Amino acid sequence: MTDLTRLSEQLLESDFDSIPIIDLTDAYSLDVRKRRALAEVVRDACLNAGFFYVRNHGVPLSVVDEIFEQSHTFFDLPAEIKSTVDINKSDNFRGYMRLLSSNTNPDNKGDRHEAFNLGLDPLVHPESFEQSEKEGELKHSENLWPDQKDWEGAETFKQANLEYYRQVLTLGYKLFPLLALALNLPENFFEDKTRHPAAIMRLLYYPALDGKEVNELMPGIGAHTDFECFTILRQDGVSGLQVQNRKGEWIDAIPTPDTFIVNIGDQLQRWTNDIFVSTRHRVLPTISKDRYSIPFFFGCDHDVPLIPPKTCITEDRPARYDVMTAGAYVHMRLSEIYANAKE
Ligand SMILES: O=C(O)CCC(=O)C(=O)O
Ligand SMILES: [Fe+2]
Repeated sequence: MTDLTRLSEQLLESDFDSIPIIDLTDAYSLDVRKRRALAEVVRDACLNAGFFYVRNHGVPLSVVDEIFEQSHTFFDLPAEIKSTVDINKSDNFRGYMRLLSSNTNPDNKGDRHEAFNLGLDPLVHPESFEQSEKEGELKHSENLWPDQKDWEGAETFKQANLEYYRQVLTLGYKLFPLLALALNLPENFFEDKTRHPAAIMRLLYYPALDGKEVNELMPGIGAHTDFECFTILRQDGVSGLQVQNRKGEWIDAIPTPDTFIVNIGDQLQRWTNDIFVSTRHRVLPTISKDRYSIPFFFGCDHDVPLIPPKTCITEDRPARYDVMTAGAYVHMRLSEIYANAKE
């Protein structure tokens, strides 16, 4: 069996200058050798870049086209309609965030994007809402949806969001067995830890500068790592996303048709005792074209303690972090970032 800790140390010497593209066709192959071969490719990407594109991912293009169309329509609405679902009306980071209201990197002044956040919805996952939630942990709660009486497109918008969420959740569930195999764990390792996932999706809109001067302290989104297990990101055709390698160089995540970008988040880095890497990334301000993207942050169940599995610990590499539950960890990180929006 591959020694993960040794492999991880060897990879520290190497670096990446592009983001690998991985074909997911074999993820559901009946032949376990094919699934294992795919998991090895995923392992290399998770240890090295922490970022990879996936193609043949199973999410229909029509669902993606529809959500981008709805995203354009929503962000085009007048501010007073968008503010009916303002994040300040939510106790759980759901709803609309206006331009510059989040600040992902505290060195900056604010992020030049607008956002709409949603999570598991009681309409689709009623069972998750019966879970008891502890104080200071992330909660499942209602999403904020615009009202039909304020906007006639409200119901179409909601349905497009729910359908996209359902499809990308399915893609996420396809990735967990591969990550488990990549970590030398049983393929179903994550199954009982992702029954009520803290999966948060965001519609993002980066308005073009259109002649306004670039302000370095107001990027599209400041340099950061993501918090959850992994992020599944769909971007449109406008570039701007960059990923930092260990030398500190920024590598462009070039928009690539009908692919998603998957990147490892801090929760999984912590859980794997730094074997998988959560890589810093940012979005530059968009100069002449508006940019739209949709990150989907897949965190495991709130009550799961992030105890590194034994394949990620050796005598030379003892556990590096205190054990926290996944919910407490993400809640802590989200509270820091969204402090700005709750004024
Ligand atoms: O818009 C993008 O391409 C990236 C967004 C991102 O990194 C985030 O929301 O965490
Ligand atoms: Fe991110």
